[in-house]
Amino acid sequence: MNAKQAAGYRAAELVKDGMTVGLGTGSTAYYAIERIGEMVEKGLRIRAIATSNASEELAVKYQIPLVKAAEVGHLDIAIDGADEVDPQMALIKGGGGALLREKLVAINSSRFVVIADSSKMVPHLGKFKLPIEVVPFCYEWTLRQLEARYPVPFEQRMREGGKYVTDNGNYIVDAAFGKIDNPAKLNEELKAITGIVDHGLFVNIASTVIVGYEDGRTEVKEASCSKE
Ligand SMILES: O=C[C@H](O)[C@H](O)[C@H](O)COP(=O)(O)O
Repeated sequence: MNAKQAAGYRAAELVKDGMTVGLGTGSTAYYAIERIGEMVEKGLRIRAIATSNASEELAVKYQIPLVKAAEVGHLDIAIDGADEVDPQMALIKGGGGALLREKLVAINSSRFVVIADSSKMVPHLGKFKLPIEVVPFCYEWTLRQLEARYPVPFEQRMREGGKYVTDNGNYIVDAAFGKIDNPAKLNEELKAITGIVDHGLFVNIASTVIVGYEDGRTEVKEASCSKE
């Protein structure tokens, strides 16, 4: 068992009969979805919402019943990966471009469980480039605003054959902050810029972090403060 699998499987144990569940995105969330799928096959009854088209496809493959937001008022639990986790459980997410749906699902869940291999645990956020989701309309103006405000490199995310487009039809700009001294302040500042839909900083949202290690061990950390 590898570190991501250990964290994913440990998180799946938190899913109980009757729960509504948010399914994250990425290579770590994959293992949680896989294990939840096995549990569903053995009779676990849950309803789930996926945070990306890729995770939705995975849920369908594992026959995990999916529902629309209109059908459920709130989620009991959401399980998702992260690109960086700091000691206060602030996160950078969005390496896979799913940050907007992930944040929506996370903040509408009673418990947001982050699963990460130990390499994701960092003393300060920012070495991983911060993904910022931007509307395509007048995109260049939004980028100009960012560049005027922060003296760090910004790079539009590309994919083979052109610009990267999120499941929501937006672009991603990756910002190389290097070290983010005050994630809460940057969170608010970025949210206030017109043209930015959302960004990958998750501050005061994680309830639990499950760290997976290469030897298969896991460590569970609980947040001391409440969610946003
Ligand atoms: O957009 C993608 C998500 O935020 C992922 O959860 C994050 O990038 C971590 O992915 P992985 O588990 O593949 O490292």
